[in-house]
Amino acid sequence: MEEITVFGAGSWGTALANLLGELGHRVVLWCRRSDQARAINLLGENPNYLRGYRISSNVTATSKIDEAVESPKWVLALPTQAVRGFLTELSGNMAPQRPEICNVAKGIEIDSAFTVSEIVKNVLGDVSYSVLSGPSHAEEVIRGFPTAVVVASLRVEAAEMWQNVFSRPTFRVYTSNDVVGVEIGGAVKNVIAIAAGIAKAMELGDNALAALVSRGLAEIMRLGAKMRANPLTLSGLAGVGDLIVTCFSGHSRNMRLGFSIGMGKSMKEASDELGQVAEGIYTVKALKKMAQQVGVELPIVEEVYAILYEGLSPNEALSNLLLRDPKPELPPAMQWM
Ligand SMILES: NC(=O)c1ccc[n+]([C@@H]2O[C@H](COP(=O)([O-])OP(=O)(O)OC[C@H]3O[C@@H](n4cnc5c(N)ncnc54)[C@H](O)[C@@H]3O)[C@@H](O)[C@H]2O)c1
Ligand SMILES: O=P(O)(O)OC[C@H](O)CO
Repeated sequence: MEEITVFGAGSWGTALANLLGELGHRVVLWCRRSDQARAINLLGENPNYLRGYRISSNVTATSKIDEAVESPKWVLALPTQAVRGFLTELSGNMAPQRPEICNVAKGIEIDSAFTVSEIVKNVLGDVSYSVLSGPSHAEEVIRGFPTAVVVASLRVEAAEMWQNVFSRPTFRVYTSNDVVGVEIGGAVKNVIAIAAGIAKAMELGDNALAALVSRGLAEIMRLGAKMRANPLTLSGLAGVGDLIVTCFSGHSRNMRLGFSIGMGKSMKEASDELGQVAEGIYTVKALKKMAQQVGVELPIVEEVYAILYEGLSPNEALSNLLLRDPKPELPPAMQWM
């Protein structure tokens, strides 16, 4: 059994800490606030997220960073935009023995347009990095519902180590060496899910939703190709799988935020009402920049950006998408049949 710290006691950090604890690992759950850590230890549940679910007694919460950094294995369950600042602060406390890091956040940093692997490398240098992603809502994982995910690392031993650490019959973990593919799939699907929520609120129908999700996948594939992701990764758990669950599940924060916006709420109202992170509202800014930098067309992403940040109405965005020039479904280089 392993000693593991989960940094971030939001819904995903809480569900994963509990999963690891139930597997018999000794888990430290690092909380930003000391009152939250105290409450978790006292009540045996997280009063702020996933309320009502007992957390394994193998999980101890703390807000003390010097206690949290002692574990040799770290799970980063923070919002993407918080990762750089958090690791920068932490780097002063790190032992010379570098931890094994497994990131579970799904997003792209706004200023740098970096994925989380790039942020980690930028701040900590060469550390052993893995990313766990795929269709996995915390609300179902904490209930023990069957879930399958993928953990990717450039080091096969690291991916296999985390596979071993996280696996149980109801939490099936596949390995991969396609870090960028897994990160791009997990990040971009959040923006497409905001669009799906808007489309649901507009009552555009099932055909429109299916078209949106398929063309959203085309955008994920195009960006993935530019970043040298394996297209098969994007048709797997971290791509299509996560796109489906995030666009269609009532648990999805991104879809729900999109729905509220489609119902006429402002982004601030929708975010406040949600009370949790919807990564897509930040990642869309990074993607807008990346689309220009790497020269890739991301029309749905562009329209979501314009709705969230430029005051475009959902109806105008819909017209913009429907009135685009007619074109082949596949780019010319892929029309080999
Ligand atoms: N919730 C899910 O079902 C789920 C599933 C898979 C992946 N994820 C991903 O996991 C990440 C976290 O999501 P979540 O749903 O747990 O979010 P959340 O909103 O439930 O919790 C976020 C946590 O991060 C902490 N935090 C926020 N800013 C911080 C900062 N600057 N420094 C330190 N801590 C900070 C908050 O206090 C909170 O505990 C996101 O990238 C999300 O996309 C979530
Ligand atoms: O609730 P969301 O929209 O943040 O999505 C959570 C997970 O990424 C689903 O796999």
